[in-house]
Amino acid sequence: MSLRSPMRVDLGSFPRLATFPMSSLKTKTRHYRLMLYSFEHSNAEQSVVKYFPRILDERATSSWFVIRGNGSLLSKLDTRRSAIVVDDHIMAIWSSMFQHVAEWLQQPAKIFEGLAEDGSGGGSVFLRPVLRYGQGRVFKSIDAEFIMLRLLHDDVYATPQTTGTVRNPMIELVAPDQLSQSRFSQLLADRTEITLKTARFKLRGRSVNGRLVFALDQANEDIIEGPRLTAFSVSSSIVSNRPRKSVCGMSVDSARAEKNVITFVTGNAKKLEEFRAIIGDEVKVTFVSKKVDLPELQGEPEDIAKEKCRLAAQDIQGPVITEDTCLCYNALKGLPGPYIKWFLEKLGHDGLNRILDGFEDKSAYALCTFAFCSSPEQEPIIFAGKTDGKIVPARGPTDFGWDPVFEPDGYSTTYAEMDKNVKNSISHRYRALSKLKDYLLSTY
Ligand SMILES: O=P(O)(O)OP(=O)(O)OP(=O)(O)OC[C@H]1O[C@@H](n2cnc3c(O)ncnc32)[C@H](O)[C@@H]1O
Ligand SMILES: [Mg+2]
Repeated sequence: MSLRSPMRVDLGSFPRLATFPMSSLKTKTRHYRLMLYSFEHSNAEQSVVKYFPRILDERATSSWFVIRGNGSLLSKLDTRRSAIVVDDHIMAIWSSMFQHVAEWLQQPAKIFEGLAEDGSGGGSVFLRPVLRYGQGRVFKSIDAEFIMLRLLHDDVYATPQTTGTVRNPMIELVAPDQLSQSRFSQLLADRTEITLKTARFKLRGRSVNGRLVFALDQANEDIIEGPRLTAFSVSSSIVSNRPRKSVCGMSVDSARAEKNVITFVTGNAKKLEEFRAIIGDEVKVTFVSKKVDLPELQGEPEDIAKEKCRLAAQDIQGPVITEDTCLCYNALKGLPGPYIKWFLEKLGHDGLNRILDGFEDKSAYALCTFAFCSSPEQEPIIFAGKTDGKIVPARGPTDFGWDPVFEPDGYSTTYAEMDKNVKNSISHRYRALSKLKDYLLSTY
């Protein structure tokens, strides 16, 4: 499809910093995240300190900030005032500086709506504008002067009925006044598929493996060489990725982007479903999943989990999460434990009960062990969670493992009978994943 309302970006004046009491703005949801960061070769801290002195708390040492908001917040981002929200707290405001940002924040919404309205599009969309600016003077170098703004949008319009690939979304760029059209054209054309249309450039993303990519970063760096540049140039990447599978191809910060992708290696769709429900969207990481047949060693749960994770990291050659689930009978000193999968397969729910026929003690615990490995060279880190309960004759839907025979303490329903949200608030997986989530939040 082609977008009816292409994004248009104008060049503008240099921003001024201002403050503003933001009590009227509230962030309710996290549909939009605006991330600020500097280029790899620039000094992010310096940039932040220089341009955003109001963010001078410990978070200033992080080069990532997040704007979160929903439609109502966005609509208040008018040309005179814009908010920066850092970790749910409004930390700084820009005035005229962000008239462009405000435009950006509203324009993408239109685009996303366009996508959502169109049956062929939709899904999670990743959009990345890049803002660069100078103080009405010539940049001596591009180092430390630039701040990139990334608008990352996900989930809002990921309506379940939309499937397929977004076709040919369009972005219009307006050339900086100071650059000749031909130079601008050349810079862009070198690297992208562009249809030049008088003073503007229509960029068409190609659908490659279900993804659409616009990558103009390098071109923009060249543009910065232009004389007296008060440039506001934009690069965007749009990806249709439902289910969310990857971030789009990006040149300048590919390393950074990769850092934010973690593969959850599992062959179990139900695990994945619970994983996504529990982890939510706070962690600034794109989780992708991959089914890899990994050998599972015998031994103690922690050793099995670590080894599985090591193998997964080698396979993926990047950050991975693996998970192992045990069902441990106290009467059997923790068995079947990690071997529950095979017991369940061979004996069924009934057999899982009958193993305990000769025992008074029907108590058991579900144990979940997440392992995280940031690279094949790293030692996996373990996050375990345990929920006590007892083994009962099967009750409830049978679509997930041994759920029907496990009744957690304090409940009269089995895992299978429970509302999913309830299970996900008390389960072994929830307890382990909460720890992993805290870890990821502090790391990414
Ligand atoms: O690819 P991996 O992640 O290893 O997936 P798996 O299905 O092989 O999972 P495990 O090796 O951890 O084996 C655990 C067994 O317990 C089952 N299981 C895991 N989590 C469960 C849960 O929350 N409720 C019920 N059964 C569960 C699962 O279906 C397996 O039969
Ligand atoms: Mg397994």
